[in-house]
Parts: sequence; structure tokens; C-alpha cells
Amino acid sequence: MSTTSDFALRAGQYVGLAADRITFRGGQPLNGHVEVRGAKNLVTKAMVAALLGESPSLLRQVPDISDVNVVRGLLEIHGVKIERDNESGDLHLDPSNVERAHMAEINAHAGSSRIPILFCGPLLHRLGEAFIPDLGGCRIGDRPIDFHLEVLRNFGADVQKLPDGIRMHAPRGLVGAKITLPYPSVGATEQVLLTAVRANGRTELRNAAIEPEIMDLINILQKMGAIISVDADRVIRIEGVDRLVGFRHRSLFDRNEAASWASAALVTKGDIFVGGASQPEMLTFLNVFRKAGGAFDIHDDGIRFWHPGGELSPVVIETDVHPGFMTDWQQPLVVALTQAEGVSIVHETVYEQRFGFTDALNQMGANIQLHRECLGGQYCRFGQRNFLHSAVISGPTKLHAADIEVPDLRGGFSHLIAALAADGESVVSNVGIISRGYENFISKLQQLGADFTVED
Ligand SMILES: CC(=O)N[C@H]1[C@@H](OP(=O)(O)OP(=O)(O)OC[C@H]2O[C@@H](n3ccc(=O)[nH]c3=O)[C@H](O)[C@@H]2O)O[C@H](CO)[C@@H](O)[C@@H]1O
Ligand SMILES: C=C(OP(=O)(O)O)C(=O)O
Repeated sequence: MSTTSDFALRAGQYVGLAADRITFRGGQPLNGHVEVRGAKNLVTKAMVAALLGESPSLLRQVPDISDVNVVRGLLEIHGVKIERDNESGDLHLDPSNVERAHMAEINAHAGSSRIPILFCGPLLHRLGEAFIPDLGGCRIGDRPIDFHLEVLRNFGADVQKLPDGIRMHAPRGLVGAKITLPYPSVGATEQVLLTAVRANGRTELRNAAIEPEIMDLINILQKMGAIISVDADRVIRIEGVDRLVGFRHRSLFDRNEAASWASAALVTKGDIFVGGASQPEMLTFLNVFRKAGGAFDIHDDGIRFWHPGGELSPVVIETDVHPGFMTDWQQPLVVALTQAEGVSIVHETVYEQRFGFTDALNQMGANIQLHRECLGGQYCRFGQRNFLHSAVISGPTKLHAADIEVPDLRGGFSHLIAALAADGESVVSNVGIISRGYENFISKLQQLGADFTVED
């Protein structure tokens, strides 16, 4: 097991990379096997949930990604003792000695993640106060936290905005509330869950997000002693309890990483077995993958994805909340769509500015035009607000080498696979961001036969 201090030192930094630039020699198919472990979008929240327990928790399948290290660093500042077995991915969290932390230390560790905002409920329950630093996460739009703050006020928290973060108090404790979210936000739904489980009385949440990662967080909270029911039509009801205990839980797999490797197989005309992936959480992705011309085969221990030969077909996609097409799936798939015979459309309805990554693809020879209009039948909050949130991709276009810079996590993965599909030598810089959500992606690319050099 690694020691606590190893990880404290690494908290807030991107892991696993000696350098931030990779030179790719494209044109080879990616073939082979990669394993995906726990979902970034569940594991980091489960770690926060451990704060609510009176006894230690064990989380399994935790990936070595920088977002996990950021959350680990923050938990350790609050006195949670954490040990990790890197090989198995087991993470032991002991919250017996949670204490107040210095604002300066918290700020120094906030790093690149959006998770600090989810510490509010657990810290208010345990300590009666919380300080939350400015958030990281991908810059793919404004990403306000107004729903979170409103939710916390509904529970009775006193919220004060400071120049470098937010301070909260709940001197009289937190009380269950009736809440309707303006949009089924994943983070705000988690905020309600993590706060309501220990609040006094009942909470009813309407217009909740119901992503698989949220369902798995509910599984964890139930193991801890919470009482939560999920009704039809996005209604979640929580009965607050006086105490929660630690949990033992094997995390849901990372369906976003799995979908990325699936797209990598399609883009490079390869064949990739994604160990650990399972069908139900990827149903919507699999339908689109098949319509675009990709082949897949579901196994007990993973899913095989490959390019079956012949032309790829254009598709029309509208990203949406679950069970719709996940917004984190579109970027790598767009690279494949540059190779489809005809015109594809992607209407991004979750984030207003998530097509920044397409500039680099156009530089490499793709033909992607962005539009402010909603190119789709679905209601979208961005149509009247002047955002380039619809993409028209005309293909097939040959991709050629270029020097490109990673703008964000999923855009970054799409750049890697575009460089691997392009003729010639491409230099991709700022690749460290990719470690936020893709465990050991450099070793995995090596395993799959990619030809590249990491700069020392
Ligand atoms: C760590 C994590 O789990 N990240 C995921 C999570 O992000 P995250 O939880 O940040 O995403 P949300 O579901 O909250 O955001 C969805 C939309 O709601 C808006 N919004 C959200 C909160 C708020 O207070 N006010 C507001 O306006 C956002 O700007 C965005 O337009 O869900 C997203 C949507 O599935 C995924 O892309 C991210 O990978
Ligand atoms: C947008 C993402 O993550 P985050 O919310 O952590 O920035 C993502 O995983 O693609």
C-alpha cells in the first residue's frame, strides 16, 4: 500500500505523466485489450460520501486519476485517513477524526476537480460549517453553481460568497426540504442526496438526474443506512436518519472511458476489447455506435468494439441527460464521424460551449461547421443565447498531422485518437488534463500498439 504522504504530495497534480507533450505517428489501427475501472463520476462522490459515515469505508476499483487524488488530498486535509492498494484499486477511508481545515490549505488542494462543492452537506453535518474553494473541472461553458447554493439554502444553510470561495454555516442543523431543480443537474442531485440523508426529516427532490453514477451513489448511501426511494418521473425521496456507517462497495465502471475506447477503435479502424464495460449503462451509446457502422460484441467481462470494414454512416445525435446520449461521449465519436460518408449532426444540449475541440480537428482536415441554432427537435436552453452548440460534420475527410493543444478532458481524448488516425507526425500538447479521467492512458495506448513518443 502507498502511504498517505505519497498521495498528499501528488494531490492536485496530474498523475502518471513525466511530460505534457506526445508526438504521435498516425495511421496504425489500435488493437488489443484495455481494462476500465471505477467511474470518475462515481468514485469521487463515493469518497465524499465516506465523510458521512461513523466508521471506515472500503471503495473498490478506484482508478489512479488526478481527480481522485484531488479529492483524496481534500479529505486528508479534513483528517480522513486514506490508504490505497494501487494494484487492486481498493481505497480505505477512515473518517473517525474529521476536523476543521485551514482555508489556505483547502485552496491549495482544490486542483482541477469540481468535487469540492459536494463536501458542503457532509461537512455541515459533521462540523456545522464548510469552506468551499473555487472549482476546477473542464471549461466547457459557464458551469454555474447556483442550483447547489439554492439547494443548500433550502436545507437551512447560511451561504456567504467570499473572493476565493464560499463559506457556509448551519448553526441549527439542516432540515429536509421540497426541492425542484430547474434542470436535472447531476451535481445538484448529488448535492441533495449527500445533504438530505442526514438532514432532519424528509426531502423530496423533483426533476432529479438519474444517471447510472447517481444510482450507484444511492446504492452506497443505502449501504450506509440511508432511506432513499427513486420514483418514476425523476422524483427522489429521502428520509433523513440520525447516523450512517461506513460502506463496502465496488464502483460502477467508467462508461465514459469505455465509450472513448470504442470510438478509438472506430477512428483507427481497429479492434479493442474494453474489459469491465457492461451493456445496460451504455445502451444508448451502443445504438449510435451501431448506426454509425461500428460493430460490438457483449461479453460477460467486457465489450469488444471494432471497425468492421466498409464505409461509416453519418448519424444525428442530440446529447441529453440520462437515458439520453451522454455529453461526455460526443467528442471522440465526432472524430469517427469525420470519416463517415455524408453529413452528421450533433446538437449539444447539456453544455453551451463543448465544441472547442473541433478547431483542432478542422486544422487536421476535418470539415466541421458550428452553428448557434438548435439543429435538432429537442428543447434546449441554448438556442436563444448565441452559443455555437450544434455541429455539422461533413465526411469523409482525410485527417493529416498537425500540432494541436488539448483544451479539456474529452476533447483531449478526441485529439489523441485524431492524431493516431492522421497521416504523419502530430504533436499533441497539454495532455496532462487527460489524466483527470483516463487511468494510465499512455500505457493503454502502448498496449494497443499506438506509435508515439512522450517528451521527457
Ligand atoms: C464530476 C462529474 O460527475 N461530472 C459530470 C457531471 O458534471 P456536473 O455535475 O457539473 O454537470 P451538471 O449535470 O450539474 O450540469 C448540467 C448543466 O446544468 C448546468 N448547471 C449545473 C449546476 C448548477 O448549479 N447550475 C447550472 O446551470 C450546467 O452549467 C450544465 O449546463 O455531469 C455532466 C453531465 O452529465 C457530465 O458531463 C460530467 O462529466
Ligand atoms: C466534463 C467532465 O468532467 P468534470 O465535470 O469533472 O469537469 C467530463 O468528465 O467530461
